[in-house]
Amino acid sequence: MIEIRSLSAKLGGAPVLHDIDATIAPGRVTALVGPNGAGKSTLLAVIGQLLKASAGSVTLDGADLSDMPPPERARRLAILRQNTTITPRLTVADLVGFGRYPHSGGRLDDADLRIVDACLAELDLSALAGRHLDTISGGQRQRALIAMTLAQTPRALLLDEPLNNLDLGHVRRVMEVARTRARAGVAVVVVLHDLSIAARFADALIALKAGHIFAAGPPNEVVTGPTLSALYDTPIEVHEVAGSRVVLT
Ligand SMILES: Nc1ncnc2c1ncn2[C@@H]1O[C@H](COP(=O)(O)OP(=O)(O)OP(=O)(O)O)[C@@H](O)[C@H]1O
Repeated sequence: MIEIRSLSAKLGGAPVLHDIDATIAPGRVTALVGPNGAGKSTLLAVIGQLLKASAGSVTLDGADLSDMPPPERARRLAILRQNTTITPRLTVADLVGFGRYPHSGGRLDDADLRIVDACLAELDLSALAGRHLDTISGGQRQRALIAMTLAQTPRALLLDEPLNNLDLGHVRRVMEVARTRARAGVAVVVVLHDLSIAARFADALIALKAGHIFAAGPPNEVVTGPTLSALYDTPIEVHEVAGSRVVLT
């Protein structure tokens, strides 16, 4: 469980997150949504200790993440950032193998290799395992980065816009993998812009606006026309189609 208490953060000296309180339960996929500049990436970065909070705390399973030695933190928490730069001469399998580094210290044993293979298969990358990263497509690279975070076998999985560049089939696959990890007891947080996908695959949403929590709750409470129209300052309709909420702008 991730517990965020009275959390504030600044970027370039300017306040970006204001007094955030949230609990992210294991077993569920939590979607972090909201307009551009709302603070979603900043919140993930603060949870992942890539950015220091100016006030407040973040704990994972009761342990303060800011006090945790980085190697231990890397065994417990994995984060996929937006616009990650990677060395192009790595193979897909090498990259995913890096996810095991906090556990293996760089020497992958048979158990590590089995995890790498399973993560490659989950992201439909087995056939590309030996390919260099500069010889695959943008969406395939994005899937390789996601597979690397899965290979970390974390207790908390933070994915910042993981669906960028993905086709519809792989959007579904990534969200189903997120759900499978959550059901296995991982606290999963996914930054999403597609509210229909969030409504369909997430168990809970946290909506940020201008660095504050604007709304939080299950899809049937947050994914509504009035809430989303106020969140994005634009008229938004929500319709129920085949049991799913579909968001129309
Ligand atoms: N390096 C920086 N220095 C100062 N301000 C920054 C910096 N990076 C981002 N910001 C500002 O911090 C705020 C939050 O940005 P953040 O990237 O967390 O938003 P976001 O909700 O993830 O947006 P998006 O949907 O566009 O990815 C924005 O107002 C942004 O302009």
